[in-house]
Amino acid sequence: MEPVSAAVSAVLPAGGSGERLGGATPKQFCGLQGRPLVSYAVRAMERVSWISDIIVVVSPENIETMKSIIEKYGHKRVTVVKGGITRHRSIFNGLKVFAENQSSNRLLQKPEVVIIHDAVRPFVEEDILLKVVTAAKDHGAAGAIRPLVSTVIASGEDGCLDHSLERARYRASEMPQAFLFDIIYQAYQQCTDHDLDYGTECLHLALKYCKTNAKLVEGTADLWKVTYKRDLYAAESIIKDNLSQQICIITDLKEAVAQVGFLLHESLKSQVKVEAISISLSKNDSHLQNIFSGECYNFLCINDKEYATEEIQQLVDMLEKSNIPLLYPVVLILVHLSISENISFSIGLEELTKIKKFAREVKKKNILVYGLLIQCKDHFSLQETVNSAAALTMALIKDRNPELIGQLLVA
Ligand SMILES: Nc1ccn([C@@H]2O[C@H](COP(=O)(O)OP(=O)(O)OP(=O)(O)O)[C@@H](O)[C@H]2O)c(=O)n1
Ligand SMILES: O=C(CO)[C@H](O)[C@H](O)COP(=O)(O)O
Repeated sequence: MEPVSAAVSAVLPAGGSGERLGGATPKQFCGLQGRPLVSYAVRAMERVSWISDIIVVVSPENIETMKSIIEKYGHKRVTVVKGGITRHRSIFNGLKVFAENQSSNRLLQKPEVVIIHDAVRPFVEEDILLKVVTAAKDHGAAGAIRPLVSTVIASGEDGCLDHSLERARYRASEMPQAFLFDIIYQAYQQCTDHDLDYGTECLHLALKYCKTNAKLVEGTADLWKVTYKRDLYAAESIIKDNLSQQICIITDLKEAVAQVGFLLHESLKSQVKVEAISISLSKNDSHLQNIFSGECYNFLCINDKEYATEEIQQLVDMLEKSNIPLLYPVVLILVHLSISENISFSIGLEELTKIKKFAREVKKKNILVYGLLIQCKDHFSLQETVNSAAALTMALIKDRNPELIGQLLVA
């Protein structure tokens, strides 16, 4: 697909109260893996280099909250705008910052194409954004659609079925949508109060007021809108699933450690992408730096020392510097290796307390530390223990349970 040749900006309506979801916090501010939902939608726009300005529209009482989210997660190119009492009114307010001088916001450069995307649809990829923007350039308006899950029916005044629609002919209108700015802005300017208060479809406004038939673009299944409580659980599961796709195994150069690293690699590779590196942490390995700049959020650090304080601290420092834990919690599993005839418990209470204390400290940096003991009598029983360690590792990275940090699991 051709790169975008138009100036593009985005408006994210985030001014609702989330009545259907319930609870005191509007859904856009509910935490997913510790970060508010709205931040995921902002991040999805921000990582697209060809989107210039990102307007987030929030209700007046949430302006400060939104500003602190932007500050905390280092979001760039974002302007916060005061919302209205309905979604259409909020979107219209968002569009106005490109067209009218406002007392609280400076006038921003008017884009040729504007994307409108609900702040409560966190999984929007560059590919679909590009498709709707390109289609909007050609057709004036475009929006993502999905097949209907249920048949749409109409009931009569008596509460009985009046008629039903042929499901295959209809589609669910989703987001993102994109418009030539002048078209959608003119449409909003002509809206009646009834449109602004009861309307739910921006594409319809472009058709009604600007005779623009939007191009409909097939979207992906995860464009759905977080509406009910169960959607928050689903979104959290998707995020966890995405975060557990890759793991980096770090070993030092000792033979026994490298062997366990190799066996773990073999055992894990059918379930996740595994990067294995064998290094001396103190050398600030460049390969490790590359992994930090990638999309890896899970690290398994194997050691045969009692408690490798210095090495682990170095790893934590490197992670922190890389900014990886800013947006997602990072899982760091400290594997303690003990292969000896004498199978007596080789870690004392003092060490366990140390790990716990350390884990509590680094949790503040959004790094979840767990301990894992691989202990066996000889190299023959090693494979079985490693398989158990791999299963525990998968459970830890899939679950990312903050309550279990600092615990030592025995493989
Ligand atoms: N006055 C409003 C109402 C809604 N929205 C935003 O429009 C998007 C989609 O709306 P919806 O899912 O209906 O959100 P809520 O209105 O918050 O939910 P509910 O209808 O359950 O109260 C959300 O990002 C929501 O914050 C908005 O900006 N301003
Ligand atoms: O799907 C959409 C676009 O067509 C909107 O997200 C949807 O209409 C929002 O409406 P509501 O606030 O009533 O859920």
